[in-house]
Amino acid sequence: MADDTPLLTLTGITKRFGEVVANRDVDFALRPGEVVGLLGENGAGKTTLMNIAFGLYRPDAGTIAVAGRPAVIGSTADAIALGIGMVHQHTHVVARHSVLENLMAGLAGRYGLIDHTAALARLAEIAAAYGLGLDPDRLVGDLAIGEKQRLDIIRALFRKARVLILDEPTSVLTPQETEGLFSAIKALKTDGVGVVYISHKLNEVRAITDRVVVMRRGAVVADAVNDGTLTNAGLAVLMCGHEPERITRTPHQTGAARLELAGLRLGRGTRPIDLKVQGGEIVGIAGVSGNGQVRFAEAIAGVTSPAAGTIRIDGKAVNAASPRRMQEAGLAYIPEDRLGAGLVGTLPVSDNMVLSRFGASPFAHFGWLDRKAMAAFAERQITDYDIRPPDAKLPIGLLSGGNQQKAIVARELALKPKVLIIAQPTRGLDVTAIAFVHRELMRLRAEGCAILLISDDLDEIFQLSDRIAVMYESAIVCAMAVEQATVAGIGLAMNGGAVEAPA
Ligand SMILES: Nc1ncnc2c1ncn2[C@@H]1O[C@H](COP(=O)(O)OP(=O)(O)OP(=O)(O)O)[C@@H](O)[C@H]1O
Repeated sequence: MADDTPLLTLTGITKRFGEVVANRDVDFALRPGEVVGLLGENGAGKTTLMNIAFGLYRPDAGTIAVAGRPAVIGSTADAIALGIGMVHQHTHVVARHSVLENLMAGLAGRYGLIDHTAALARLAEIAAAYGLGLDPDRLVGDLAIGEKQRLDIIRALFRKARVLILDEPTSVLTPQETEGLFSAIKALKTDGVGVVYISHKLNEVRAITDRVVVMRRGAVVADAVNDGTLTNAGLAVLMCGHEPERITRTPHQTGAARLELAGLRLGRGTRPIDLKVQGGEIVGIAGVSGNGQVRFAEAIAGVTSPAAGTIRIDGKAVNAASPRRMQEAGLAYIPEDRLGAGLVGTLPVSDNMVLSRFGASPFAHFGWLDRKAMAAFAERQITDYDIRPPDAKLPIGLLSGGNQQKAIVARELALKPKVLIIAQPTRGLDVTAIAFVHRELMRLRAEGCAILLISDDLDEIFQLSDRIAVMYESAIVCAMAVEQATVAGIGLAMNGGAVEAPA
């Protein structure tokens, strides 16, 4: 490419939120056809920096240039007009629209009814060029999460983005979808599009980027060409100052069955699930996402009712239960959707810390909330779990993903559960936070808790589980001790092969 003028140049960007300096005098440039990995611990300021480039925030100081020309980006509309597109971790789409309506929304002037054919042609062009296809007539509400993300990318390209910002794009994708995304990124590169790739998955970052920029506490601390010499350990040191700690499982004696599922059917016509988890045991549920894992967790946690079957905790049946009753029976549940089912983003950290015990002792007396007790409890949890920033009054939705996860782990573990259901515990977390969550799980295991670990991350399943069960089409198709399991065998079962009887 002859013209190497950066597509996007950020110079001296500073952004404060109250006391927190989210970005500190940051310089950042993205050239045509370049994929830049943006790395850093949870809360390092990556999303804030890109939100500034996308017009969601105005910087307190600093300047922006697009294709070498000074630009003022006061809104996302400005950013889009300047050829900048951003795909967030959580997609916001109108469920009742079709794919095509969704793409055309807001473009009425140019792509009104008359341009329907032109829009279809553009969609076909994007599919052909980048392998990013979607049926234009499908309802957005019917799309799987990976397809919704693809729609977001297509929407950015539809609006002729030259800069594409992807915020943790693979956290919701299957391995196959990730491969598809990588091919699309490679095709975009050859077309001269620049890609900013925010991720905690270091293997992926090393595989797909040309350069990495590392942020720490709001500032850029490294800017390195990805020349094949970068290592995960080296990147972790740049991000957090030390090598990541890998928490490992040491074999130990397990106790009696604490969680027993007998004949549990997640829906009519699905096969029954029989599974026991003993005290001090971690059973990892492996599976390609979308195979009923969420319904499985919700059925056990009392969020939804299973179509049939019995759930026992410490030998006692707790059927037809609500989340509150399951909690009273000794079950804690940490769902994968932190800001949906787990936390209320607009409420302060202190309220979220007692959410499931709101209005109950020791946080209320005779129906009156004891705000002091709630605040004291939250302060203690913030200190013990190093939740940053340490401000119990802050709405929890403003915390970074890793700190939200720490908060929910802190809250649920305070209940000293007999049984823990935890789904995708380290999705979107940095290496330090991952080690933290894994250490907490090992501590609970040592204390005799029965743990059901649902994760799309096979490495994590193998690292922590005493036994591995595979979920496929809403049923457990095999279960075995980790010592007997192989990645290839589990992978096969995840795709519907080699079905064995549940252990
Ligand atoms: N709107 C806001 N109001 C107050 N504080 C905020 C806001 N947005 C972000 N922050 C704070 O700014 C800091 C940087 O957050 P940011 O989301 O940019 O980090 P990140 O590197 O993207 O983290 P993660 O990897 O967890 O997504 C954090 O301390 C966060 O709590």
